[in-house]
Amino acid sequence: MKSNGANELLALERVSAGYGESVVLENVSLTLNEGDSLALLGRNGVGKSTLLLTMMGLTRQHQGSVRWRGKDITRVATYRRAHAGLGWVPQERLMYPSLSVEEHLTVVARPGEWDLKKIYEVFPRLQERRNNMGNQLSGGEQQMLAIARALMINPRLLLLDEPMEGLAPIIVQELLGVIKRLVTDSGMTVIVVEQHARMALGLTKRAIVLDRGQIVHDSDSQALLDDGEKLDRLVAVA
Ligand SMILES: Nc1ncnc2c1ncn2[C@@H]1O[C@H](COP(=O)(O)OP(=O)(O)OP(=O)(O)O)[C@@H](O)[C@H]1O
Repeated sequence: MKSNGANELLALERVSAGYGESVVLENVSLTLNEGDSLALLGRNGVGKSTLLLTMMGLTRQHQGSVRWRGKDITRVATYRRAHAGLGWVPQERLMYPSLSVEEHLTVVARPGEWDLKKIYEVFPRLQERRNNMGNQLSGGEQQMLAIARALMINPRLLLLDEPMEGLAPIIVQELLGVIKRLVTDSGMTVIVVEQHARMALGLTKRAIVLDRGQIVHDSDSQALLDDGEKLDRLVAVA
């Protein structure tokens, strides 16, 4: 199928994907335009991370197609997707113990508005820790570094996989501020996977909910926030 508009960034069409023979995502179709911010919600194990992994080309795709800026990338390797502008912040953060904070940032740098100066403005803590090694950081600092590293490739789309997981409330507030700034001030296109549904809905314009590998809800984030009963039914949050 053809691209449906000049500002379409990513489109999945009837995608089924999983690991080996097992199929986790079934028949998922989703279009994301430049400047969109999307909360990807759902209970544990419904396939949220698998959907991000599929966008990055890290699952086994059984059916369907993935299009990036009008081109079919279904069979394109992960590193080429990253070069093309897909910035992924995995749940595991993946720091290198033998690289300093600054080295983590400079090794992946690509030209664009995000450079060390801008990163250190947004994450002053990383500037303070710039000579610390990857294994000498708190969980919150690691998460900031993971996001900063993805920004250094100057992505067109940022995929955040549970960025607040396991972090102290004060760090969550700090990170929330940063992500809000990315979305509202920089107009960055983002997908945020988050267990804290209300937090994610407060950050984004649009929300989808997955259940057992399928999209079961797609609406404005505000509309879902306003319908607490429905939200609780869909994601069972407090
Ligand atoms: N590497 C893998 N190999 C095989 N199965 C996997 C792998 N990773 C995830 N799965 C399975 O795929 C399904 C979806 O997992 P996924 O991590 O995408 O869910 P999720 O919605 O992100 O959950 P969570 O919120 O717990 O991270 C689960 O049944 C999980 O066990």
